[in-house]
Amino acid sequence: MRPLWSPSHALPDLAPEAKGKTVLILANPTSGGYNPRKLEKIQSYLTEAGCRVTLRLTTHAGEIGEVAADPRLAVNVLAIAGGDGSVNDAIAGFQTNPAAPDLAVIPCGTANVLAHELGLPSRPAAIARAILNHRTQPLHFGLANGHPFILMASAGFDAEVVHGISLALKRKFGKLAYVFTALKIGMSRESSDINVDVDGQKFTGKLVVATNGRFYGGPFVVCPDASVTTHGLHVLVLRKDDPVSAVRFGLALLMGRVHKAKGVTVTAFEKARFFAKRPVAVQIDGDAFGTTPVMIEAAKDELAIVVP
Ligand SMILES: Nc1ncnc2c1ncn2[C@@H]1O[C@H](COP(=O)(O)OP(=O)(O)OP(=O)(O)O)[C@@H](O)[C@H]1O
Repeated sequence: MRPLWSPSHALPDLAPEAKGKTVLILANPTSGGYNPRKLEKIQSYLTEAGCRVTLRLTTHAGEIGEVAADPRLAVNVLAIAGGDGSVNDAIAGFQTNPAAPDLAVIPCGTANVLAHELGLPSRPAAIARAILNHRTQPLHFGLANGHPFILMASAGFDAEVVHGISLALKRKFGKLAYVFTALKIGMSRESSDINVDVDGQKFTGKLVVATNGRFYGGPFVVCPDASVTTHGLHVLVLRKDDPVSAVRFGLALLMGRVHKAKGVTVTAFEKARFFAKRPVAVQIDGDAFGTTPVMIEAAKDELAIVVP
């Protein structure tokens, strides 16, 4: 039977080095946008172009970090098929791997903020083309208590939502699950003052976000000056989180203007400490990360990430 699609002739103008390239596609089958058919297509495109490709599905949380940390991981490209949490796992693993390969991302998560940051394609042919062309950019990241984050580390209401969201709700409703959980938690929470010591300056706010990139929660710009491909972090301090302010900041976020909203300060930094009188929830890259105090700094190292 004739296949419905064929990788042949679909990827012209490839660099000759594409042939013989080794690629491990490591996929998180529990991520929100997991799509086996898409991964098979990418694998076929790459194989057709002469790459040696392995497609492997994780069986447990933490496996991506274990694979990325393994110095015997002898591939040219580790392609993570998952969301930002899965990519975070890979970067954490790379920290202890002296021979880390280049990283590629096949966006399959719920929010895929990194994909927005880097303008990554979502169509299988375009993803395969990027891996074959193998153009990379430096991926800079932050460290929270020494643990890498690619997008942001925050303390306050958004982290409480991340701590409170159930996986079942997230899988059922995707991004809407965050809205439901925020409404539920918002009814009964007690907010705290969070102190920020940032490169010698002091701020106090109700929600503090250290961001490595421009976007937050998907395609929403919170820091137009930031980029994951340049060194350095920015901290947004939101002074209030009462219901009226929360709605005001929420609308500003949707319009990409939160950095200009009244009651918000944005400061570029290298090193900051978030602390509070009582422990406040912290999240990094959309996953729970304990409570304050937390030390945030821009990592000195960088990784190579495949871009279109
Ligand atoms: N086989 C597995 N079983 C359970 N958890 C896994 C498995 N493989 C990976 N994980 C974990 O799932 C977590 C969340 O996955 P991921 O970030 O890919 O998806 P998501 O939550 O839908 O996306 P996003 O981070 O964009 O919201 C990751 O932190 C990872 O450690």
